Amino acid sequence: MLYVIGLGLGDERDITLKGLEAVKKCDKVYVEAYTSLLSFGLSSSGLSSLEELYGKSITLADREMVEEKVDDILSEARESNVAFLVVGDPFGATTHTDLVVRAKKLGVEVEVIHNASVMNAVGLCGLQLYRYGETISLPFFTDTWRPDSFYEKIQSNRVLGLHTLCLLDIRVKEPSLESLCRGRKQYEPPKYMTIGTAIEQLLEVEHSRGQSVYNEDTTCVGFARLGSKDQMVVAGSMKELLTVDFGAPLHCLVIVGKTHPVEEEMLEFYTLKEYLKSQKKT
Ligand SMILES: C[S@@+](CC[C@H](N)C(=O)[O-])C[C@H]1O[C@@H](n2cnc3c(N)ncnc32)[C@H](O)[C@@H]1O
Repeated sequence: MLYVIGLGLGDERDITLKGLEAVKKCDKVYVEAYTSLLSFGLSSSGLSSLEELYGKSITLADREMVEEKVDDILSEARESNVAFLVVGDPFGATTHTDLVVRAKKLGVEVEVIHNASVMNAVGLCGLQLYRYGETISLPFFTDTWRPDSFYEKIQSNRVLGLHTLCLLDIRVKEPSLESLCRGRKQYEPPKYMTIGTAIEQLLEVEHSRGQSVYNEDTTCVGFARLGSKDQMVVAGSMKELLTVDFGAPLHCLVIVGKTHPVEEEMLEFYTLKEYLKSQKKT
């Protein structure tokens, strides 16, 4: 049996009871470490706190491993109980549907155990979840690669008055171009996109496409480390959010569409002014 288990957003204690019971039944436990991150990261000390609470030794599964060794994981799951842990909800990232499809095609039994995802945790700011359009992913721009197909998606959402959730790029264990040319893989240090970089890239694209989809006065909400004790939620114009230090990863951003008075009432609690006031008190 392959158990695909959501870990939730904060730390090792966010696993559900059902998820924990399943992990305890498993002979082999993998944790996926490239589409998201728990608050303590997945350094070896982070991993050991998972191992301690779950009472199992855990194998870190990076992108290479999941893409290249998926058949090994699935053949283990055919013979024994295997857990595949995913930060957030297993289906909060598009990647894991593929694992489940392959398992089912190979006749491996699959049980999915859900948990909270960034996709629903953003509800915290008061913008109603059913008033969101297509979610977009913002990749890190490089000197030679500046893809902007997300612009049309934001445009379609805004024409309909819908909010847009922007998920921000995570680069963990990416081989450097130089090392690939030399034929011996060496990895870049991990990189997580900040809200500041996301807004700069969005404004650059608006500047080059020029269709007035949004501008620096467009209201957005920035979220950092949702589900952790030190989570941050700040609402303001793009220009205002550029002045805020959101701290450690992970970050995401919502471009606010047309709002209902109840949504506005809740957003008021998260304005930059309120945030600065709360900072003065601490
Ligand atoms: C592929 S998505 C989320 C996958 C995860 N399985 C889930 O359900 O939450 C990863 C992106 O979501 C955002 N994200 C995930 N967790 C977050 C958190 N705790 N706080 C803020 N943003 C988060 C980041 O932009 C990150 O790059």
